[in-house]
Amino acid sequence: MITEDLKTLIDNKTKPPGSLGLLEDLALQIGEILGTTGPQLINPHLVVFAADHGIAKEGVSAFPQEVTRQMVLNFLNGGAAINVFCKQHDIRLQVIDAGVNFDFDDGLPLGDGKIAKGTASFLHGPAMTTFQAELCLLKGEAVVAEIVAKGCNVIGFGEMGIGNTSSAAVLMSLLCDLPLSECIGRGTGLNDEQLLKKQQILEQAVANYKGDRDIFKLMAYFGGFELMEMTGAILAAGKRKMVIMVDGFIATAAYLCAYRIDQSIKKNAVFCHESEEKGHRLLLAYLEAKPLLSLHLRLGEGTGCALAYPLLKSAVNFLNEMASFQSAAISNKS
Ligand SMILES: O=C(O)c1ccc[n+]([C@@H]2O[C@H](COP(=O)([O-])O)[C@@H](O)[C@H]2O)c1
Ligand SMILES: Cc1cc2nc[nH]c2cc1C
Repeated sequence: MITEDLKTLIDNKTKPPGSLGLLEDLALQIGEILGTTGPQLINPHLVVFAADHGIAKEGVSAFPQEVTRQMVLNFLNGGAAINVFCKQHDIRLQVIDAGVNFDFDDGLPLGDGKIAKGTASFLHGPAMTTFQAELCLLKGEAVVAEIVAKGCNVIGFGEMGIGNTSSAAVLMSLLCDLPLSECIGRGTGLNDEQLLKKQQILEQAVANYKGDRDIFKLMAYFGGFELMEMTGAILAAGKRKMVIMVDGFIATAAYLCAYRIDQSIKKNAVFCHESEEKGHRLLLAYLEAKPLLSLHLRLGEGTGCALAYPLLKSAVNFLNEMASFQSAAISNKS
């Protein structure tokens, strides 16, 4: 019903049918998610989950682990790319410590989602216990519940965690049944030799894994605290009928986990940006997702969401503000 009403509304705007292209799909999707022909995007939020990864010590990243905590402090000081873009587009930014290997001072504007000070390396054993993985889902859900209470109906997710392209690549490979080599990329900027080493380490890690392909077991074994909290947050945002903005490679891996748990979230997801990280194009294709932007970013942090947000606003605005053929007295077809 709402779908038909929205389609009629969109088709009656003063334009040739379909001429607003993907913005028309976006307007339809947002109207469907929010259940109205007059949707409004209210109090947009961007949540950055941060955590450290045991696998980082195996030499799979171009940057040292302490960059995770240093970047968290940079977010809190307003100095990161995501701060700039959120400020530009009037999006509230919230940073959650999901498991950074550092004791932050009390009183910082940092959300507490801390599970532990980083995961264990998944080269020889699980990154986290199944209890910790479950706790991640609950913490992610609690973060969203608090934000919903502020009236927010559109939310994006970003992440910070040195080593997390390794987690994301292995999860993608095992969950999508795709060759690991297709899922592994340069992350923060590995050279050819370092990339080969990353591939060897991750292949060894997968060979050492003796469990099955159960989603919860895989998430605990190869996941990260920020990744799994993002999964919990995405699931919660879907249940609460929010518009969910999905960012880069790691965020899409978190979405993949959420999708495996609850396929109905697909209708809520707006894929904002295709990352330059090697596996992302394939992952998006696997998910049959059409990203709004392709700007060669490979940053994470939710930057793709913040940059795409004005497009969501344009979709809603044309739906609400454009004249119809009738109201503008324009002849509709010959
Ligand atoms: O989101 C992406 O597409 C993306 C692609 C490459 C790197 N990153 C960011 O870089 C970090 C992970 O890279 P790495 O090399 O340490 O695995 C982590 O902090 C991510 O936010 C993010
Ligand atoms: C500097 C830096 C900033 C980041 N932001 C997200 N991931 C990142 C990784 C690095 C290395």
